[in-house]
Amino acid sequence: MSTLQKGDPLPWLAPLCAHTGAPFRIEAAGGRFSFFCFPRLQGQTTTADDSTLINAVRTLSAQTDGVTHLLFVVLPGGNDTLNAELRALGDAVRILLDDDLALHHAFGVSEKRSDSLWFVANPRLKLLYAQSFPDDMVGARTMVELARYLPPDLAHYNRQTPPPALLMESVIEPSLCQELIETHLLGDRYASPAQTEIGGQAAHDHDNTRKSRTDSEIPERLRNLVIKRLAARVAPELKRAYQFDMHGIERLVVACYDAATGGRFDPHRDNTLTHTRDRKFAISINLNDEYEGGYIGFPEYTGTLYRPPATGAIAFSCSLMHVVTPITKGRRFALLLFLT
Ligand SMILES: O=C(O)CCC(=O)C(=O)O
Ligand SMILES: [Fe+2]
Repeated sequence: MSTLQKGDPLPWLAPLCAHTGAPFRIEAAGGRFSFFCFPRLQGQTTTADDSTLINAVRTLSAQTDGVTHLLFVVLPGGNDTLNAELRALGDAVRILLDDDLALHHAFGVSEKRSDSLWFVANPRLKLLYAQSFPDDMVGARTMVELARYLPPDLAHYNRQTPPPALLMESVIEPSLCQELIETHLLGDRYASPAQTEIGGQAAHDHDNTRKSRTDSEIPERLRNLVIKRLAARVAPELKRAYQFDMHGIERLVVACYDAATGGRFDPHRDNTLTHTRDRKFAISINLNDEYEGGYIGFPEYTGTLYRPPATGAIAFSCSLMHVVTPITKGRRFALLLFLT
């Protein structure tokens, strides 16, 4: 078993999180620095050296806020007392219960080790640091030192790499934008549900706090006009930039983000669930200009924020983490779809 090294990508697995009782998808740590602690184990048992570990985690958790820095403690199986003590340290620490040892194996960490292993990943989920220590406290102190040197301004961390997104002007005509806005205002609008899955089956998470916007379906006639424009004006751009051939369209809606209701969409990826994995590119066509905020950003890359003009579009890979910043004034209308 070879241990992950500096430069290697984090495995996109989904171990159980002790806080929520649900899987935590490692890819959701993107856009932040993340620390992973595989604590020292006592002999052959799966019980960690509790007091040293808790002190170590407490020491480091003072540096992690859950927003720019996340701390994970990976335990090979449940230990209720320890979990409760670690949970009491707050949201900036997440305990991952690696019952099937999948994460241990992916990191190349033995469950029979007698050292403390620490890994640090950058906002693009690539390892910056991997090191073994004789005990958890020595590891945590080194991490505290290391955290001091991490750049505080995440937005500019990946200075060299702008988001691989494509902006396009004049994708549809102003009159079609207007018609689409009107269908939204006059038609059946619904609170846009967050996608989730339960036991591998598609489900809607209606009490989500990550997204605030309304959506509406569009009539067949407008749908056909849009598809014609996509084929003529967007498909060739995607072919040129990414060698991508458009096959189908999924979820074509008019969305409205309203400042009055806190319109926004927090960081997420579009194709990480079983029923969304065929999505290749996300396309947002902006339909109006009369709003403030509502920028599209990519937390794993430079802090560049995008806002295509009305009739223009942005296209990006569904695997990229992206965010729609809060609308601060007015309403942003956009036509949203995925290409498969
Ligand atoms: O509003 C946008 O432009 C993007 C929306 C989005 O990310 C989504 O619906 O998944
Ligand atoms: Fe999205």
